[in-house]
Amino acid sequence: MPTVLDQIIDGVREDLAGREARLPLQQLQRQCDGMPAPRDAEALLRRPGLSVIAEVKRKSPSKGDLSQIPDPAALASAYARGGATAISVLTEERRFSGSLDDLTAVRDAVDLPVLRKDFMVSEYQVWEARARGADMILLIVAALDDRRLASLMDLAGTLGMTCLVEVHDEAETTRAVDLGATVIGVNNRDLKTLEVHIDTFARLAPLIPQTCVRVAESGVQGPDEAQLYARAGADAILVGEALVIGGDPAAGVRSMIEAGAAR
Ligand SMILES: O=P(O)(O)OC[C@@H](O)[C@@H](O)c1c[nH]c2ccccc12
Repeated sequence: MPTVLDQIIDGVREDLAGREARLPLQQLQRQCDGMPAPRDAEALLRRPGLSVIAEVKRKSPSKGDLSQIPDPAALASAYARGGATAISVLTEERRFSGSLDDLTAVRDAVDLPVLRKDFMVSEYQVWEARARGADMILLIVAALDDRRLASLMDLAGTLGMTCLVEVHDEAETTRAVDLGATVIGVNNRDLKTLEVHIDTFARLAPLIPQTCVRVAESGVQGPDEAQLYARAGADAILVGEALVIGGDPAAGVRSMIEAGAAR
């Protein structure tokens, strides 16, 4: 039985083939020439205190429609006002209703590093991220074998981007660490079943060296979970749903940062 993750990736590959046919890799690479260097997301995430990576998320396979977000740039600006360290933009179209245009809109609206959040399976997507001005990309260990993961990390590094390497269990964490990931995100949601177990971060955090940036992803409903993750050793949290449905995204971000400071 294919998992949800397998199904999502099948769709991603189909959409990717369409884009590759329209814009060949060489042309895409040329778009990156002369672009300003990426912002150093990793350095910002290393600053003291709990960082919030705030996400532009319209929809998800687990929760369905969350928020229409007609103006992603305005949402990102609100996140910035609230003190977010970086903005995550979902660019997957079929299940999350995201787009690369959202990424561009956010990039143009804020000075913060921007994460391209997608299911990255090929180097083309890494170039695409950079051409649209992404400073950081997500790499999901469960979706990649070691060789591919290493080559995508390598390319992103060459292009000056930070990789957020996402894990969900002990074996994936060990793989990420062994491949030299320096920013590791523990997704508390299992992408194969979509279940959230809030204690996943605390279980896996001890396997991540102190020298890495440790990010807790998913399941943050508000300040309580922000504090819980901060106490368990998170340097940053990645939050989508709670901020897009909360009504006041700036205040939402602020309250999570404050809760993290009270660890
Ligand atoms: O909306 P939440 O529960 O705050 O979760 C945000 C983020 O962690 C989640 O969107 C996410 C984490 N890893 C992913 C990988 C692909 C798509 C989405 C994700």
